[in-house]
This record gives sequence, structure tokens and C-alpha cells, in this order.
Amino acid sequence: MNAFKRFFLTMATITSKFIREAQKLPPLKMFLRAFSSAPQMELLPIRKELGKFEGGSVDLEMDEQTGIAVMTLNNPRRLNSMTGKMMVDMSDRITQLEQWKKGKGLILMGIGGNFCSGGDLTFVRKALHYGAEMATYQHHTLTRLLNLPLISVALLQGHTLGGGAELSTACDFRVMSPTAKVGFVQIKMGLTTGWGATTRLVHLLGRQKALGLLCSAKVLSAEEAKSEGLVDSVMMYGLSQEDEFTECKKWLVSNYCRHDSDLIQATKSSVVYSDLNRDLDTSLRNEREVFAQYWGGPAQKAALEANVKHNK
Ligand SMILES: CC[C@H](C(=O)O)C(=O)SCCNC(=O)CCNC(=O)[C@H](O)C(C)(C)COP(=O)(O)OP(=O)(O)OC[C@H]1O[C@@H](n2cnc3c(N)ncnc32)[C@H](O)[C@@H]1OP(=O)(O)O
Repeated sequence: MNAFKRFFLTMATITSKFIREAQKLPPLKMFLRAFSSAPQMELLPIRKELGKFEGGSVDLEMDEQTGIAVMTLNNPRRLNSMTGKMMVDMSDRITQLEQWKKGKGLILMGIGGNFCSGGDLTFVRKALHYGAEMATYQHHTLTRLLNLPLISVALLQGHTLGGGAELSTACDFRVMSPTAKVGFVQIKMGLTTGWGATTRLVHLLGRQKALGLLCSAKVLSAEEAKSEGLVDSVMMYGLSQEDEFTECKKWLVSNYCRHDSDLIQATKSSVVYSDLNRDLDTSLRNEREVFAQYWGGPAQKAALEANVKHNK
């Protein structure tokens, strides 16, 4: 049997297995699994190319006790700018988080007191001939990041510029150090956004504010970013970098990650599904199916038993 026939039969087997598996899943899980796995095969060639651009890493710590993970951009000598290898690292770390059943929350941050100063300019200069493929790869990665069944927050310290500002919009929330700066500087670099921030900013802030941030290329202070609605909380002055991380973690846990991981994951996934399926009946059908999984379940019975009061 020639190579083409072997490849064709292999692909047919993979596809039919995928369809059989997917048919057993409720719509939401089928939808999210389809999004996170199938297109990655088409991205293998660009993944291989990006991986050749060494420098830095994206590291991940997952705390099974608290359900809080920390993803760290680790290229401090270059203000955590993203090399090709870091883009591949990030995709792999997100795959780990997609499979984390007990996860509740994620903090995305940079090492050494800076979040991220964008694409690594050495990499950018060498990758000028495959911008579209790199953008496709980053769009897929950052959409998966935003759609994780975890509550994610970007901790903006020091510089958050260009692609770094784009990364920050791929989290549910943003918490900022009072002395940090954030700016979508792409237009000053002779570009528009390459990692999906235009789409996410319009969604997040509306057309006018998105247009203002992108066309002004303004580097915002923390207070300016908060008043624009780009940032959800600005921390107090005088904290060390480590204390800012501790405060950010407290903010995430006390606001959004106090409850059962199952319910947090189900709620986030339903919000993602509804965001991506704006048809009312489709979204409500999914909401009913998720609700039915918990109605009469152990968590509800325990809450009824405890006679929970909501006065604090
Ligand atoms: C799709 C990607 C996207 C796009 O292409 O649209 C981008 O993100 S392009 C990159 C956008 N980012 C920038 O243009 C930031 C450039 N850097 C700066 O403006 C400054 O470095 C700043 C303001 C962040 C900090 O200035 P400061 O004077 O405090 O420090 P240094 O400039 O001396 O920087 C320290 C050290 O880091 C290196 N560095 C900083 N940013 C990058 C970067 N994006 N890529 C690679 N290296 C970076 C800088 O070169 C210094 O290293 P050294 O070895 O001392 O030169």
C-alpha cells in the first residue's frame, strides 16, 4: 500500500474515531473539544517553525490544593517579550490547563516585575515572512486561553506593550500595579494587532474605546487603564513585586474562586458557549443541560442542608 493510501486511511480512522467520541459528549464539551484539538493539526508546520526561535520559556505551576495555577512569561532579560519558542510553550501549557479537572483560577504574569513587552523583536525581525501563519497560531492559542474553564486574571506589572497588551486581553480580568504601563503600540510599529486584541477589545470595551486605544497607541497609566475599563483593579502603592502577586491571588480567590471547581468550570464554560453561540435557543438549551447536571446533586443538597444565608 503506497504512502498516500496509508495516510488517507489513517486520517479516515482518526476522523471517524473523533466523531464517535464527540457524539457521546454534550454539545458544550463537543464544541470546546472540537475547537481545541482539530485545528492544532493544521498548525503543526508553523508550530515547528516557531519552535526554532529559542529564548525564554512559559512556565506553569498548578496547585492541586487551591485549584489556582500560575502561568509565567519567563524571559526577564528582554522584559518577557515573546519568542517563537515561548509561543509554543504557551500553547502546551494551555493544553495542560484544558485537562485540569480540579482547576478554578489562573494568574498570567511575567517574571522580574514586567508583564510582557510584546513580540521579541529579534524573533519579529526574523519572522517577517510568515506573519499570517504566526498570527493564526497566536489567535488559536489565545482563544483557547480565553476559553479555559478557569477564571483567568492577568497581573500587569512594569511594561505591557504591543503583543503583551494583546496577551492581557486574552484573560477574563486584569489587575494592575499602580506604577505599571499598558499600551497597544502596534500602529507605531507599522502594524495592526497580530494576536487578536482588536476582536477582543471591541468585545470587551466597544468599538469607540477599542478604536481609541489602537489608533492612539497611547501607553496608559494604571489609573487611565482602569478608567478606560481595560483594567478591573489597581493595587495599592508601596507593595513589592511579590506582595503584588499575593494581592492579585487574594483578589482572584476572594472574588471568583471560593466555590466548588466543578461549578466554577461549568459556569465559565456556559458563559463561553453563550458568548460564542449568540442564538438564544441554542444558548438556553445548553444552559438547561448544564443546570440539569447540578439540580438535585450533592452540592445543592449540601447547601440546602446547611440552610445557607446570603448576608455576608
Ligand atoms: C505581534 C507582536 C507585536 C507586533 O509585532 O505588533 C509586538 O509586540 S512588536 C513589539 C512591541 N514592543 C515594543 O516595541 C517594545 C520595545 N521596547 C521598549 O519600548 C522598551 O524596551 C521599554 C519601554 C519596554 C523599556 O525601556 P527601558 O529603557 O526601561 O529598557 P530597555 O529598552 O533597555 O529594555 C531592557 C532590555 O529588554 C530588551 N527588550 C525590551 N523590549 C523588547 C522586545 N519587545 N523584544 C526584544 N527585546 C526587548 C531591550 O532590548 C533591552 O535589552 P538589551 O540587551 O539591553 O538591549
